[in-house]
Amino acid sequence: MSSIAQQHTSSFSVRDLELKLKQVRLAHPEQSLPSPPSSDSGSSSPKQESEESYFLRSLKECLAIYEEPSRPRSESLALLSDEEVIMLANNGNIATYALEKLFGMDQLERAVRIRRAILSRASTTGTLESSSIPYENYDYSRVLGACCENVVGYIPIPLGVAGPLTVDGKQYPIPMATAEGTLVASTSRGCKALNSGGGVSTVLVGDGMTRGPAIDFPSAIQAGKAKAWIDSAEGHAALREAFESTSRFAKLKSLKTAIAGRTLYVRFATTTGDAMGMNMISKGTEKALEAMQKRFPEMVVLALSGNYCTDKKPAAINWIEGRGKSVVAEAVIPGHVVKTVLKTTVRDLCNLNVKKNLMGSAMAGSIGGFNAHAANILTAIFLATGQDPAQNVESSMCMTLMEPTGLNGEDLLVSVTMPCIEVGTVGGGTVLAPQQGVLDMLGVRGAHPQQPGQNAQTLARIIASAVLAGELSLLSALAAGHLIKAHMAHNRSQVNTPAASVPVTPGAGFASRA
Ligand SMILES: CC(C)(COP(=O)([O-])OP(=O)([O-])OC[C@H]1O[C@@H](n2cnc3c(N)ncnc32)[C@H](O)[C@@H]1OP(=O)([O-])[O-])[C@@H](O)C(=O)NCCC(=O)NCCSC(=O)C[C@@](C)(O)CC(=O)[O-]
Ligand SMILES: NC(=O)C1=CN([C@@H]2O[C@H](COP(=O)(O)OP(=O)(O)OC[C@H]3O[C@@H](n4cnc5c(N)ncnc54)[C@H](OP(=O)(O)O)[C@@H]3O)[C@@H](O)[C@H]2O)C=CC1
Repeated sequence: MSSIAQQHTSSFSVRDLELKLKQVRLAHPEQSLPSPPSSDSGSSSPKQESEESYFLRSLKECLAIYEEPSRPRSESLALLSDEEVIMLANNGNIATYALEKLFGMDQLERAVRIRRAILSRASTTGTLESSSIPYENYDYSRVLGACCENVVGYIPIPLGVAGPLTVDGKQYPIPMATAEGTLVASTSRGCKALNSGGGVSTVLVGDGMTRGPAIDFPSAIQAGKAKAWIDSAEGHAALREAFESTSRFAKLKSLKTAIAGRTLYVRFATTTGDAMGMNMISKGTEKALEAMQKRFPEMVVLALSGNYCTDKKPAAINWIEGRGKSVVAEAVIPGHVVKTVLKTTVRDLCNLNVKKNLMGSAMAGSIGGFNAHAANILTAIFLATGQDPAQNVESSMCMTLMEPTGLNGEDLLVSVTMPCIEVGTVGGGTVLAPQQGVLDMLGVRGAHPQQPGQNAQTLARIIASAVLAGELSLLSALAAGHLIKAHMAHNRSQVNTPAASVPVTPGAGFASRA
């Protein structure tokens, strides 16, 4: 037996051996294998070593099979048992993260199973192998090279549906993936109130994804010359030509320049069809900078992203200029519906909106946070529809406005203004089958056949409208003092709150949980 195999077996318990035998049986059901020693035979005995060596080929033999030059690696790996592949990985012959690439498309689930085993055995904490994290029956071909590396399974999140909600005259279910009980109920109540007033009207006031590289020049004078060139018609045209050569859909809209010392920042803004567009715009920006470099050989591109974009971070530039889709959603709710469905009054709602969403957020020094919980609704829809969840940072920026309208001001005029909804129906997590199922529910999956960009824009309009529903319902619950009652009913698990989570009062043992 090789030294590696000996190293392995010397620390095996009988339980390990039983587990291994089970795995080998699963990998080779056609072979008849011996039973492991019984669990009462003690641990780490010489007998175990001989049993182990009986069903595991030696490292040398496995390497010879794996490295056989006349066969593709995927075929060689198919000849090895899971345990033998694990042995090769543990010996450093196979990178654990490269398993899918080596196994090939028809053994993707096996790659995930083996990775779980390798990581479990290396772990000093929990084990993945026997964990409740699911991994079977998932289409890993859509993940590979697109959505995730070093995959060990997937995390299911409950998916609820609020609504339907009437948006621009059409009814949509509102899909929400969330673990916060009350969100779907609350949004549904908002939808009911909105529908009774005829639904939501939306206006798309901007569409442009942005990327803002940082470029150094030897002096501020040289940086200034480059800025002037970009701002000129000639410079703009040269950058546009280079940029647009990289994509059929990304079209350059504007270039905003700014200087700090000798560093130049350029904010490229482009339409990106039905894609959210960050890969597309980054690819185009790189090409445009290559063209610029030819004219300004002294310039140094410090980073394709110089945070002047600004992606996945709070920033006033997004709030002011917009990023992705900029949408306003508006509705009128009859006063009697405010009373019967929302259990409050137009006056109380308007007053609370000013004092909380506008003044309270101003007191807190907020940028773009003039709302109650836009992030709740937006993030739940992002997760359900395969959006990049980190972009909820800027996408959730929102100002909620309420004022009395109609005869004697008895009805409510309500709107949300959301300048940065960054969504796509093509690319990123939208390629995954369950997320595509959700996009299908909304009728916006993939590329719009006639007008590229329209599917993504419709999704942004739906999201803003759903945020409007969420804002109405939470504000109403707060105005009526119903918040905690609702969360105790919908948002506190009766099953899993462990007794051990009872807080300890210093010096007094466990506090009682009355
Ligand atoms: C991709 C790398 C790591 C390659 O980097 P590399 O140096 O070419 O990789 P390598 O092949 O030399 O391998 C080095 C190590 O990387 C790891 N590694 C390498 N490949 C894999 C793999 N397939 N699966 C798992 N791990 C991998 C692995 O640890 C490996 O070590 P080893 O184990 O081989 O000794 C590198 O180019 C990189 O880190 N790029 C940055 C990508 C990134 O961080 N993207 C974030 C998304 S961008 C965004 O969302 C926000 C943004 C950008 O807009 C924010 C802003 O404005 O700044
Ligand atoms: N690179 C980065 O810095 C960042 C990347 N990301 C990640 O980027 C990914 C999303 O990038 P994104 O550019 O949206 O998607 P993709 O990288 O998937 O690009 C979209 C692709 O779809 C093609 N396409 C086909 N039909 C259409 C259509 N109707 N509209 C638009 N494109 C179409 C495009 O064609 P064509 O080739 O002609 O353009 C392009 O090849 C996400 O995974 C996200 O997490 C997030 C933040 C930053």
